[in-house]
Amino acid sequence: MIRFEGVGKRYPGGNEPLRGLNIHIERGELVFITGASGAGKSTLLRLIPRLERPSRGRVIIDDVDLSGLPKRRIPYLRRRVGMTFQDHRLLYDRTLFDNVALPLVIEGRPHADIRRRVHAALDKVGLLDRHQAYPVTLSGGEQQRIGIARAIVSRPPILLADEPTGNLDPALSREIMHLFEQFNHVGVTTVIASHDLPLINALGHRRIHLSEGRTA
Ligand SMILES: Nc1ncnc2c1ncn2[C@@H]1O[C@H](COP(=O)(O)OP(=O)(O)OP(=O)(O)O)[C@@H](O)[C@H]1O
Repeated sequence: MIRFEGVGKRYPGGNEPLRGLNIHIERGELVFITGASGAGKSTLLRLIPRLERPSRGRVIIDDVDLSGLPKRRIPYLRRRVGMTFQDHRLLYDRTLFDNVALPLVIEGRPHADIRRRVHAALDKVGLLDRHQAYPVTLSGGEQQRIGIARAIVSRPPILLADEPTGNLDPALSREIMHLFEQFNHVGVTTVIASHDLPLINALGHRRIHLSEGRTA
């Protein structure tokens, strides 16, 4: 489902976090991406919805080589790939409902459909009763949950998470990881970049370790 073939990424200025990466993630897997700070974990994730493009090699999603993807097909790709960020990237002047609704509003979905799906997504992350609240009233863990609700509201088959437990204590981190496991159990291919080795070890899923631009 997600395939990297000889992928290199060199940023303008000379940083070259990825140097010939070969990865295959099957449909329905849950995989952790590990590696030191700066090893290229975020870069790897950002290549999947084509937020970045590789400098060489091929990224293939669902048998489609993204290097040949016409611009007009990128919105379709991004609807199939939900992503969460360590800094949540919420809109702080909008309610939780509006934050989660955003991808569906951009898609132009009918109002009733948006309402139903947003309520379902908020329910899954346990924050339905707060739908009219603003992000500033939430804890870090709750903000991460809203980011997750926004990532899954379009029911994407692929879910990516960049350091989802970065600022959370161990108990909240476990809860967030269990949430990802629940989405994975219903078939969502899930890729999580994380530093949290004790938790990753405890959960026991496949791990891809990045070192010097390759899998170690
Ligand atoms: N847009 C960019 N322009 C230039 N260099 C970048 C850019 N994005 C990332 N880098 C550099 O590429 C390297 C890999 O960064 P990346 O964020 O992918 O690593 P990471 O493994 O996710 O790190 P962390 O665990 O600290 O989040 C770093 O040296 C970083 O400074």
